[in-house]
Amino acid sequence: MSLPPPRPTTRFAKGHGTRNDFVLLADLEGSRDLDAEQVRALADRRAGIGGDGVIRLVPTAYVPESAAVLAEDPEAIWFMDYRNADGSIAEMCGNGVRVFAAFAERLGLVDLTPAPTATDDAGSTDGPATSTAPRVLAVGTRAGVKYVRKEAGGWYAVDMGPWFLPGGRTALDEGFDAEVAVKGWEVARPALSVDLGNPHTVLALPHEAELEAADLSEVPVVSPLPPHGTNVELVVPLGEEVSVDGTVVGRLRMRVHERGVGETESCGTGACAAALAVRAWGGPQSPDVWLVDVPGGTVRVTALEGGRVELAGPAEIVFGGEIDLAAFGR
Ligand SMILES: N[C@@H](CCC[C@H](N)C(=O)O)C(=O)O
Repeated sequence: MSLPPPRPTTRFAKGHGTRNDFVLLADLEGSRDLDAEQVRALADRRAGIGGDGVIRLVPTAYVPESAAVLAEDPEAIWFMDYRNADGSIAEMCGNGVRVFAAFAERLGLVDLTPAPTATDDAGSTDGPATSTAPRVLAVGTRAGVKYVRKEAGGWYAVDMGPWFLPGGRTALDEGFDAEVAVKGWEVARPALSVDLGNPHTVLALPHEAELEAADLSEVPVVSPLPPHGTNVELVVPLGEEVSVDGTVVGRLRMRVHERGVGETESCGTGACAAALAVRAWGGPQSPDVWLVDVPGGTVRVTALEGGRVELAGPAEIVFGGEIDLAAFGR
């Protein structure tokens, strides 16, 4: 009796960035495109692997977005195909792109170990290090190419590219352009839309107790609602601190309701949107560097020159193996 041929399996990992968690799939041949039902089955916390989203790592050459991505940067040979847990497609994920980089390292596709610097080599008899070139992974996404490097402390820092205000405005001069009401609030409160490639609406609250009490079990009501929905960030500014190197750093606390997911313990693009909104509300003297405390940890957001923003934080791969995708959602 001959056994049936083994079914093709797919290498997967489970990872998270400040407890925003993802199912990661390696699709090195571009043959594992996912439908919404499969994504929901993989992200299911009881019947699947479980996660806030599903990330397919695929060569850029095999995705419909390849022409635009490779025209922006031919080095962006790997693409992050990001899906929310409800099966919807999202343009970008800030925590996800860091975890994507950690997954690419595990797969042996890239080595992001920071290159030694002359300072690291001080005292060595071999002389100063000759290579200080930063090791950077260019990742294609539906919101353009993002650049991930690893910091000496192990965090991943991502140049998230340009951020902007919807409606073609270029300066944060209006303060508010939307209103948000979460479950149980009798009145909506003023908020600001910020676009990080994906849509965000940021609302400031005066007290941490109010942030804790907010009920995010239902989708907040946003008016006007952007055409493709929005992620909603509730924030409490906590003031400024001086870091060890003398940099003035702003701090804020944030909770988030993610489009296509629900409340999550962190959102990287959301942290960027929140920091940029609070920085704008604070006026021209506001710091460029912000620590954003989320239920799952802390990330760092830096407003860069030229209207770009950097996100830095941890990325962890927790476990992995091989799965038969046919067992999920079909
Ligand atoms: N958690 C992500 C954002 C994921 C996409 C988002 N839910 C959307 O639909 O835009 C992050 O870390 O940025």
